[in-house]
Amino acid sequence: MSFLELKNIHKSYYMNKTPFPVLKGISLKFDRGEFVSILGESGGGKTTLMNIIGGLDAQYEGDVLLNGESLHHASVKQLDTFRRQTIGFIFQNFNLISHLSILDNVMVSLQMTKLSRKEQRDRATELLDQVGLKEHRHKHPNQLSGGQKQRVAIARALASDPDIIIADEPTGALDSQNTQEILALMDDIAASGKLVICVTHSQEVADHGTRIVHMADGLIDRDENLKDPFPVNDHAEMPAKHLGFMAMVRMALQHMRYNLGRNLLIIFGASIGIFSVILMLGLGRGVKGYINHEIYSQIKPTAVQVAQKTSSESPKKLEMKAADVQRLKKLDHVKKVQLGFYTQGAQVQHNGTSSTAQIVQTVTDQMLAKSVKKGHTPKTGEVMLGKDFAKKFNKKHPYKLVGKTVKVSLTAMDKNNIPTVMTKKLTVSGITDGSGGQLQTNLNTIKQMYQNKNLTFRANFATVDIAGFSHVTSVQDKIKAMKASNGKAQYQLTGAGAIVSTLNTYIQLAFYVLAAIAGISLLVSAIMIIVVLYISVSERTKEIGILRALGVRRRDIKNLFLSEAFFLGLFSSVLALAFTELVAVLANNVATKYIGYSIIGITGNYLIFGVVVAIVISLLAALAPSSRAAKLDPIEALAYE
Ligand SMILES: Nc1ncnc2c1ncn2[C@@H]1O[C@H](COP(=O)(O)OP(=O)(O)OP(=O)(O)O)[C@@H](O)[C@H]1O
Repeated sequence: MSFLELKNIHKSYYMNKTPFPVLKGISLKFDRGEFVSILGESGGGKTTLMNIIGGLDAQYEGDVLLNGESLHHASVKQLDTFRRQTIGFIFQNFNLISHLSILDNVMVSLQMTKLSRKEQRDRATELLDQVGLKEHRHKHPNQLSGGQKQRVAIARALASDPDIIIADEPTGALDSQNTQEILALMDDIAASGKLVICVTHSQEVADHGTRIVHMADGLIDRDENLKDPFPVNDHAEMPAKHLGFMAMVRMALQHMRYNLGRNLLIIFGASIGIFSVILMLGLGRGVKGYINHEIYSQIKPTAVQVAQKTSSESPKKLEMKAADVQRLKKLDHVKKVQLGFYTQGAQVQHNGTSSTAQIVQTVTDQMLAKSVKKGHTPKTGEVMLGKDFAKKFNKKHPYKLVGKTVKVSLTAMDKNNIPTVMTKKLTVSGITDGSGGQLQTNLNTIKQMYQNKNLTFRANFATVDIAGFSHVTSVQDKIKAMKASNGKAQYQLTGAGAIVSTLNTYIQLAFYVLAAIAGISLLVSAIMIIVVLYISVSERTKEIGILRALGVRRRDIKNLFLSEAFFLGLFSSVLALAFTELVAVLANNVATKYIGYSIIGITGNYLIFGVVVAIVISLLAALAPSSRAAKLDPIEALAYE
């Protein structure tokens, strides 16, 4: 039984469904130790035959038997293994991978063996030593002469110790000196017991081998033995495996490094998209936090003000009664309910100066003790003024008003709807900061003012104290849901606290919109990655062909491109995080200086979100280009110029 046997091989190419027969019934037997030259006129089908023997082409009729086993029905995967394990290719135009060093070019084949990384490196170095290029191993292919490149290709073809070496015009691009050297190397290969099949036009090359097969018109017209084949000693096969994960990652990184400038630009472009999304989210959170901070530094967040829900101005309709207090008290998590009163326009007189306080309000639990800058909150017969309002009476020293007496006049309607002025002398108990409003007094004081004029006093809001900040929203919702006897909502929330949640919703919404707009730049980044990867696939068509010829599986080709995309995404997000942190630190420094608050609130979650989004988008963008790369036909890819 011959080592390799071709049985009646027929092959046609089809142009518009018209067959052009190229191989018309080739039957040949080969054995290890032979150095067979295939001669024939140009276009005679020699390369076509080599592609079939080498497992690159499975579209033929007839059979190729290796050790008696047919290749014809082998799956794509089995052919990959066949090329990896049994075949070593040497091409006329060398087909080295330009972005890999000489050593790494040889290593590609070795990475598909079960040798350890160190053993692979040692073997690659040893092979390069054998072809006289050990000193050049760290160079790239473009730094070598043609003869040197072909010697690298030979080292690569031998790397996985295959039984068959297929050389297509290996000396076609070389001068006679280099031709002699390459032929000597190929002699050595055959002498080591391998089968060398060499396609050539050169009689000189053909005469070098042990046998010449001549093709004409798609058939073998001469088969001549020149010498005995070299003796064959049995040797253990080097066990093969597919390209390892780490090898693939390394290859992806090597390619990225080779195209560093371009990749840095893409990474920079993509990072801008991610940066803007994270920044918008952080800014949204920061602004919301700042506004809440501002509001809650002036009012107590756990106290909400409740009023009757009515559009009427009538004090009777607006009145909050003891029954309302009881109803509100019954709600879960409500600690205390206090009636309160507010009105507009109080005339205040002191030492001959008169001024109007726009809002008059009874002191409630919603006021923070720290807003009292001087003195204390008003008891019966006392009043507390806002600092700015107090300045109307003592511009330079508003605090000096504490302890002084002021005359406060309020107007209310009597039973007949006639305005009645109620005036009372009150002692200034304290001065508040700007947030304390203009004039605050005590509920009893106001009641007394009404009673003095025989008018009915009606409280018009209630302050509900809630046990714990976490219950605020739920209690607020329950209050809003309480119904009057007519089925309509009974109460509304008033005061600053009421607007906080609405405001928060709007802020959140606004920043989601901004983040979505920033997302558009992310989309642009994704499109950019798609375009770049498509270009990369086109540029690397030949490399893909070489890798496939070396036995790299389709899946690994796909993963190679996906790995590059993964790293593009990862590096973009890392850069984006660095930008975000930088901008956040700078902006927060400035903001803290001017408004005492960090305006960009970036959380760990936003950062993780940024990284995940960047990687997912890059991988999605890479799906189509990487599938295209994986589907390339290895023969077409190799022929790509
Ligand atoms: N993919 C293809 N589609 C159509 N025709 C093809 C294809 N590849 C090769 N051919 C044709 O098949 C014939 C044999 O080509 P092949 O490359 O096998 O010849 P060759 O003997 O190796 O030629 P050369 O010595 O010039 O390299 C040629 O006529 C060529 O034009």
